[in-house]
Amino acid sequence: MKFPGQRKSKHYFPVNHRDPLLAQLTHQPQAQASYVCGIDQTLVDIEAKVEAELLERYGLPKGNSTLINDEQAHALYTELKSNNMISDEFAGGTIGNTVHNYSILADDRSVLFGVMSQNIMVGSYAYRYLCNTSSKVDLNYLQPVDGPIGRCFTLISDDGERTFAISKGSMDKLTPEFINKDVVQNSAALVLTAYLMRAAEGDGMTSAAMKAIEYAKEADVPVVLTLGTRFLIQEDPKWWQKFIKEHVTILAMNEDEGEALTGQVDPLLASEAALEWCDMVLTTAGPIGLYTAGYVDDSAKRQTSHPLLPGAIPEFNRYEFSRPMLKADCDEPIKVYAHISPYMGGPELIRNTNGAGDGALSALLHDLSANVFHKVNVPGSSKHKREGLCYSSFSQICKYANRVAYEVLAQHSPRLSRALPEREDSLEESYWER
Ligand SMILES: Nc1ncnc2c1ncn2[C@@H]1O[C@H](COP(=O)(O)OP(=O)(O)OP(=O)(O)O)[C@@H](O)[C@H]1O
Ligand SMILES: O=c1[nH]cnc2c1ncn2[C@@H]1O[C@H](CO)[C@@H](O)[C@H]1O
Repeated sequence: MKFPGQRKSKHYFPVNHRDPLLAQLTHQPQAQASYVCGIDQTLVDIEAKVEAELLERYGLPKGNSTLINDEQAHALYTELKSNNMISDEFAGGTIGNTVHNYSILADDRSVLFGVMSQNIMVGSYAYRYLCNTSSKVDLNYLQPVDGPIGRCFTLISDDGERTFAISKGSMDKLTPEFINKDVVQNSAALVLTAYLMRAAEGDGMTSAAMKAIEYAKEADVPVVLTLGTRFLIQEDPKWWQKFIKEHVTILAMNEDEGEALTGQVDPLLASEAALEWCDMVLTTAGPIGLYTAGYVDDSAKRQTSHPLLPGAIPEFNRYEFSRPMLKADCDEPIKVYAHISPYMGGPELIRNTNGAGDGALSALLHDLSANVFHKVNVPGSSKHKREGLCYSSFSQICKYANRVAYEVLAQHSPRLSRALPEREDSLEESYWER
């Protein structure tokens, strides 16, 4: 496990110091590993820049992720290919991207549940998927299927907005028997996307996801849900509210999905509303940056030294130096919020923002998993006197998530090909001293 804390900041674990906590860690012959697991619809992204007219012609609402049939997929692919419009074909999938990025950041294992074609030709989509996935993502639990994996036409409009058309292939054929109970129950978190809940009658994906949730809840493993697209949520916000209340520990969404879920346009108010149903929220808001929100026990709250921010909740960041806790672990839970503007104002050139939100979530998962790692290996640490959900404070998680989102934008791919620069060993320095 590479700690988020190779950064020098005082909120991160100072791996370079010979402090007593570290001594406990280094004297152990082999530190016990921690990992996250996720379920996804195995998909390759086929990226192309398109005009609004093409979206209209294929009946694809801008910004949505729409399922298309084989005939439409064939026509769309032929049109994009014959006009030389395809810029990239790369492994995708919201959770595939997230666990891949987690493994790149943590330099450590994650586990992906999903399907994979049992016969793979060199150059096929299945082949590309495997080639474009970090070797630290454990793919040994994938279910072999007799058919192709899915294709996600990622259609980028002039304004950078992405519209997805999904040709599902066999991506939803995952069955509950292929969810390994031990793997789920020993993980630091189970990560899911709302897309898993829209599998058709007869496809096993939704029941596989529900089985994994059941295993995770039995073992108190946090369930992390990312909402995918506002169109899915606005079909039935009440259903999603109930789903989150019953099953979800940490919710990740963007401001549109937050509005669809809660009716609140303001991302801060949407985050606050979602805290009624779960323990922690990560809300990304494009050029506005991102928010984290959650709970801390009144006795463990820590006041920020940053300026207090105005907003729909005045001075909402007052306790942003607190570490997130499960609401149930608090005697007197108080709500805590933090916000950050885009790192360095965002990269100079943003071709599209596809996957930036997934990147932010992978940073949060890294912090959470680092906490589990630290708790298992340094149980005596004062850090674990109170049950914390994450290693770092709300404020620090904001910075890290934001930095990773920037890197996704700067690398022009939802999947990081390299981690953050090693030289940048302090978030503080990289943020403020340039
Ligand atoms: N135009 C932009 N300028 C600067 N930073 C941006 C911009 N768009 C996104 N970001 C950064 O990326 C983060 C996530 O972006 P965004 O809210 O667009 O994610 P998203 O809609 O969930 O994306 P996806 O669903 O494709 O993963 C933001 O919090 C911000 O840090
Ligand atoms: O229906 C879907 N299931 C799983 N992933 C999807 C779906 N639609 C789009 N994406 C994925 O979302 C990522 C960016 O966040 C893209 O890489 C795309 O593959």
